Amino acid sequence: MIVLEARDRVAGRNLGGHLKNGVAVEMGGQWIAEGHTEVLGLVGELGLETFASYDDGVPITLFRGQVTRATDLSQLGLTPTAAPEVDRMAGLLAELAETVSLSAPWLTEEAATLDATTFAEWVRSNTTEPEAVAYWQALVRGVFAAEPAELSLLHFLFYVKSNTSLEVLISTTGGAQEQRVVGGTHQISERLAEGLGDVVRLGRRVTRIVQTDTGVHVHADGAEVTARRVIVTVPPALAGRIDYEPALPAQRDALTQQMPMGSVIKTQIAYPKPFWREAGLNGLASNFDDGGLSVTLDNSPHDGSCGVIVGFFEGAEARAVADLTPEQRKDLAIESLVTFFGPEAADPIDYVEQDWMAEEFTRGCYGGRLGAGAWTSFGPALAAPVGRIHWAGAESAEVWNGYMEGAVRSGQRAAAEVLGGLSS
Ligand SMILES: Cc1cc2nc3c(=O)[nH]c(=O)nc-3n(C[C@H](O)[C@H](O)[C@H](O)COP(=O)(O)OP(=O)(O)OC[C@H]3O[C@@H](n4cnc5c(N)ncnc54)[C@H](O)[C@@H]3O)c2cc1C
Repeated sequence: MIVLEARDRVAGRNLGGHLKNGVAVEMGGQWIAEGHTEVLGLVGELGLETFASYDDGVPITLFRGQVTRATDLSQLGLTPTAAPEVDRMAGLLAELAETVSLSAPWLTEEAATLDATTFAEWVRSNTTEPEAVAYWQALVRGVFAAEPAELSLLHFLFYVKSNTSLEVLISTTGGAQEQRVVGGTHQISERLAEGLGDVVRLGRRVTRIVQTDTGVHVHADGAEVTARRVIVTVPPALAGRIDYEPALPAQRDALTQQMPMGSVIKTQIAYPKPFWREAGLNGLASNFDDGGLSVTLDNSPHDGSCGVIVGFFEGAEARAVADLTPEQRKDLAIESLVTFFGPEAADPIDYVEQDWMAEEFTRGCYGGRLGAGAWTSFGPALAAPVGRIHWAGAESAEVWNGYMEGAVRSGQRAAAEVLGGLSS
């Protein structure tokens, strides 16, 4: 086996970083849920440790310029009119999500209707309450780094079911943001790569894959590899930039043109201490308005040596601020934090950011999504092998799609396909 990696590092979307004071901060994927059993298994095997994300206190929301402090965790600071409306809609979505086939979403009962509808259309036809509309917009930005019109209802429902439930997706304790790895998740890939030795070849961008009757030739920058099978582990948007001979079947080729990546600039803003905790806040701020950071969480290190807020520019806002300078984005991020947490937020000791849209070998995150009509037209090509080419990566996972856990499980699935193919 040979691993060809385009970058001069491993870990892909799980990039590690540091503040000036030496504290490790995750610039890419970071949180692990209790159900992420394969990732947790690797963490243990590789001698890494996890710790609980900070989650004491209550969250806040910003809606029409007004900051509201939640009275309890479940309502996120929604007003008495909006809270039951959001609950009602969440119930409808949970019922619909139950109907989705994870192994073949295009075969879901009512797939054609669910896929023809954008999530924005579904929201519009299910409520007229402005705060509820704003809530769902904020949720889609936070989960998909996209706008509600940019994904189909079927994709939303598939993702909810794949990741257990809406509640799991948005929760810290008991949810997808529950745990972190001491020192950062990139160490999982680094330690795996160390164990593999010179099997992992860095700086080898794959440009062309040629299949013959007997094998497959993989052309990369500075390397050419002949193998019996190949697993392509990049998201469809990147897989479509590789040349194939013979050309990919039409449905697979079209899929790579239909699954854009989300839009995110991730920021980490550090303070001498996590001052928001003293005010009874858990650091979760959800922005229901347009402009500025769309969501923040407490991302302080486990040793409590300083306070860190992680904040995300997401969806349309990420694309809008991508043209600004880092200094201008820093000002915007701080402005958001002052609005959320008060004047103490005005004087951070450090600011670091990562624009994932500008990364040649990622081109956006958190992952790829499917817009209206795409699951039913192109979905069958997402994971189906093409001759000797197998597809893996978080986007191709049935369970925990979009997450590190989904990436690992998709790798196991593709490896089993290859082993099956080699022995037949
Ligand atoms: C800001 C951010 C926050 C996130 N938060 C979380 C989180 O909290 N929890 C979670 O579980 N997940 C999170 N994710 C998602 C998680 O990082 C991904 O699901 C996971 O890393 C996907 O792994 P992958 O192997 O499928 O793809 P990738 O990590 O993208 O790996 C693909 C690899 O292929 C390489 N490559 C690209 N093109 C080529 C080429 N032509 N030739 C050779 N190599 C190539 C890339 O350099 C990369 O190393 C987040 C992602 C980001 C960016």
